[in-house]
Amino acid sequence: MARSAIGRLFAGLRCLPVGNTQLQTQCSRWSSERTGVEASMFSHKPRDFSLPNPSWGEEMKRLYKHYNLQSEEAAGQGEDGEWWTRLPSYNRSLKYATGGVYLSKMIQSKARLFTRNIRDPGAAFEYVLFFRNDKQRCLCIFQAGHLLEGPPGHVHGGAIATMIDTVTGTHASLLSAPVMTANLNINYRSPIPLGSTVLIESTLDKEEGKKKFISCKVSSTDGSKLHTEATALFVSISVSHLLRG
Ligand SMILES: CCCCCCCCCCCC(=O)SCCNC(=O)CCNC(=O)[C@H](O)C(C)(C)COP(=O)(O)OP(=O)(O)OC[C@H]1O[C@@H](n2cnc3c(N)ncnc32)[C@H](O)[C@@H]1OP(=O)(O)O
Repeated sequence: MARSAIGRLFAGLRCLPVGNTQLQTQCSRWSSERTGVEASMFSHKPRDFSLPNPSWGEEMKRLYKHYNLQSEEAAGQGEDGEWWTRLPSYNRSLKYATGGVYLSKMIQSKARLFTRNIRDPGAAFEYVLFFRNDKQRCLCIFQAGHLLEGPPGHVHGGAIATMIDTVTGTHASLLSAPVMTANLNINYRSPIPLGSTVLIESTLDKEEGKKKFISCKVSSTDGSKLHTEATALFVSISVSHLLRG
């Protein structure tokens, strides 16, 4: 009983309301079975942390507008055009999918997504993620707040790893949720100044059965400086894998 409920939930997590017809198509069978209206998968309006807030600097806002425009402009185009879709981001996605309110009380009710659990806007992880329509690439605009310090004035390596895991993990989840990180290799090439905005780009390299190989790079927004490179392996898991702990 619990397994089938959680299984439906993971299907629901891939159906987050991103305002994109492609994803809506992917999710329509499941949602129409239940309500016929995708929006009704959400019991109440959650806070979407990937929307602009006053802590966003000029570069963050400029890039957000740039990629958002590409998705809006492309909205009326056919499936062949290249466009980016913004992913909403919640502090607990589980809570906002169908059946999630109940399940989120059952499973570690106080749990919150690591990167979205600091209330002070701009203090830690400010980011917004877009994925390309063919799902071969994801792009994240990341502004690193003052609570993420590692070396004086620069971003902690663990915070960078967290963001890489988040971007590549979300990318893998879009392809087939649920997944878990099996391997993450990181090369730190140049430090990231605290407060700066950087681009994190992930690319699907290959899929082999339940394995997804994704590479990632973190660079300055003008592309002139490479900060970090990484490769990651994600393995699709069954829901029972999570229930086993
Ligand atoms: C929209 C929502 C947003 C949601 C947004 C959320 C974004 C956040 C994302 C965060 C993601 C995480 O941090 S996840 C948390 C960190 N990760 C973990 O705690 C994972 C702990 N490890 C495990 O649970 C397990 O070891 C697994 C699941 C990784 C694999 O176990 P398994 O399912 O039994 O699979 P297994 O048979 O062992 O292996 C399957 C295949 O993968 C290979 N394989 C397995 N592990 C490795 C490895 N480390 N390095 C190389 N290869 C490996 C095997 O050789 C095999 O290849 P072959 O023989 O088939 O060729």
